[in-house]
Amino acid sequence: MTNLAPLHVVAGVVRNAQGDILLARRHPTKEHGDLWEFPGGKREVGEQPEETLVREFKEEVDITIQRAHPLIRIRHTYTHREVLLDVWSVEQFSGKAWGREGQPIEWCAPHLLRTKTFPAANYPVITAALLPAVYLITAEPLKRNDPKFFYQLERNLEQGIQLLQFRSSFLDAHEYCYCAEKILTICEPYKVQVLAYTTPAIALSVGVHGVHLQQADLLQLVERPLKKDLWVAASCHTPDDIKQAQTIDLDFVTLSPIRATSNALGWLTFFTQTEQAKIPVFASGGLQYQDIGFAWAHGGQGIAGQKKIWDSTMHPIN
Ligand SMILES: Nc1nc2c([nH]c(=O)n2[C@H]2C[C@H](O)[C@@H](COP(=O)(O)OP(=O)(O)OP(=O)(O)O)O2)c(=O)[nH]1
Ligand SMILES: [Mg+2]
Repeated sequence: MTNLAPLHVVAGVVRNAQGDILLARRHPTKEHGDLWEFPGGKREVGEQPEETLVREFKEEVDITIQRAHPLIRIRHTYTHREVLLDVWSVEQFSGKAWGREGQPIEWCAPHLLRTKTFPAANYPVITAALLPAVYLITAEPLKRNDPKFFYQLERNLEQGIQLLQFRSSFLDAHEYCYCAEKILTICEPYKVQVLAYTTPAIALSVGVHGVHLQQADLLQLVERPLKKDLWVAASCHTPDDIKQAQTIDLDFVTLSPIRATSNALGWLTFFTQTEQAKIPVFASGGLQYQDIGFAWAHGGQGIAGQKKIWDSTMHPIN
């Protein structure tokens, strides 16, 4: 290893109308030959990352990118060089993709992404590509059949929420499970994924899509509590929490509080921590939809929102 600055590589996640993601296969003679990648390449001197993205997509796959936002930045040390893989999510593009350098390309269904072999730096990027920008944390149901709760749940689903954390501190374990099963039934037709804010064992018994750990539980664990086919996320408040989440191989975390309290971290601290992180980080704590752009600009996956998002009638998702 030399002390060179990391090689800044900009790549993009592009989806077609079906939601499939564009992949290219690296030329066999290049480093990481024959592996799949997100199209992109090295930033040239004087370029802004977005300019690199636009240039590389035109050069490699003949697509014109019109709008994109930052998705995740991963620093990874390969044997010969450290790479900063700066990945963007493309919101709008024109043109029909083809491999202009003779490389095979493929539109890959999201659920098949994990079956492909990528360079090692890409694994958290795949997680980021599978996660939406808004992670909705439910309000507290007052009882297991709280009609207002279920009414508001459906409003949120109709507006395009894709990832939900069912949080309740009132309900006992039995009522929590009853309520979680009902939420799952309601979410199913919307293909929304539900994480339970409870123990991994209860999450497994209810059949949700994953578990969201409290900070205290995260710190107790010595290994990932569920297999890779379920999400495992955690609430973090410090850089050490995030390190622990990475050590036990969690998928993503929330970092809070960003706003609204006397001990708020603020966006600059959030940025410092996302720059160190090796998994996607949602900003959380006092945030609303208008904060998504701040989260992206500071290295976040998006926002994890509770009350202000749950009660909102304004959903600028998609
Ligand atoms: N484009 C891209 N590069 C990746 C990904 N993952 C990953 O580790 N890399 C690494 C591999 C390479 O070391 C580096 C990108 O180099 P590259 O060979 O694509 O660069 P380039 O397009 O500018 O190619 P060239 O002009 O040197 O031929 O980043 C990915 O998903 N997409
Ligand atoms: Mg390239």
